[in-house]
Amino acid sequence: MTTTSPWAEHPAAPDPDPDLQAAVTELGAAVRDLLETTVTTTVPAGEQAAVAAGVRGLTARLAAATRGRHTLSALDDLPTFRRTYSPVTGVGNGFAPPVQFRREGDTVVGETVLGLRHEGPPAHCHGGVSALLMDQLLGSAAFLAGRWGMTAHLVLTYHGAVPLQTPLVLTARITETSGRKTVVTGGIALAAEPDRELVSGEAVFVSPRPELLELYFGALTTADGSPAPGHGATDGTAL
Ligand SMILES: CCCCCCCC(=O)SCCNC(=O)CCNC(=O)[C@H](O)C(C)(C)COP(=O)(O)OP(=O)(O)OC[C@H]1O[C@@H](n2cnc3c(N)ncnc32)[C@H](O)[C@@H]1OP(=O)(O)O
Repeated sequence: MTTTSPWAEHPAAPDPDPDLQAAVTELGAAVRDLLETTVTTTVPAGEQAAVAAGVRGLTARLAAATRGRHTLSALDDLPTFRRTYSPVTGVGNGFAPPVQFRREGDTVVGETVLGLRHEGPPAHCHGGVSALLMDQLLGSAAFLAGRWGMTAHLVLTYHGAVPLQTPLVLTARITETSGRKTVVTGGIALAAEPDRELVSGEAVFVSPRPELLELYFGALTTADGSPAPGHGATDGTAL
């Protein structure tokens, strides 16, 4: 059984183990609730200390088997950009909102609600978290159009504070492609006021020279130890 890639240009990827996918998604959601609650709880010190001891016990159970940074998770697939632990889109990452991006014509769109674990100024999103979302949004717009590159340049304007616990909409589109380079613009707005951008930005993504690809990703393997296929070719296109 295979999953059809949301990107027409990309090959179908084998479906991941459904039991593992369900368990990782559930663990990610549970940790997301835990993280959010750790920064909002007002229970007494003794109760927080007792919870900390319990959490350390659970962490030790997960630490019984771990992977290193050069090994992809068994759920990941780079050619289709299935990244389970992305800090923006990853269902298995408790810090991630998580946001799912989709293509609508020549635009990429995602909706999300941020929590107090993303707070900068009180009640509002941290500027660095907005930058994190923008990088992923703009990169996804490149990828969903069949392009791929690493962020070489990212410039943002913060027009208005982004409120937490409020539905947001993120949109982006490609403005230029040339050789290995893809230029993308986009922004973050309230879902209730999608035409008034609170953050806007532009990024240049460059698909690295072969020597850099080897330097960065040459040691990368899949979970079973095979050399990992990459995101894309070296001409700016995705696989
Ligand atoms: C769905 C996916 C979402 C993912 C979103 C998140 C993406 C990321 O976080 S990536 C991580 C952060 N980025 C990085 O770590 C990248 C660090 N930088 C690098 O490794 C390199 O500078 C890299 C790979 C970007 C480019 O290196 P290299 O392959 O040597 O490029 P180089 O040969 O100098 O330039 C190629 C072209 O790009 C252009 N270019 C390179 N850097 C820039 C830049 N900063 N601004 C504008 N153009 C640039 C060059 O002018 C050249 O253009 P042309 O072909 O028209 O002459």
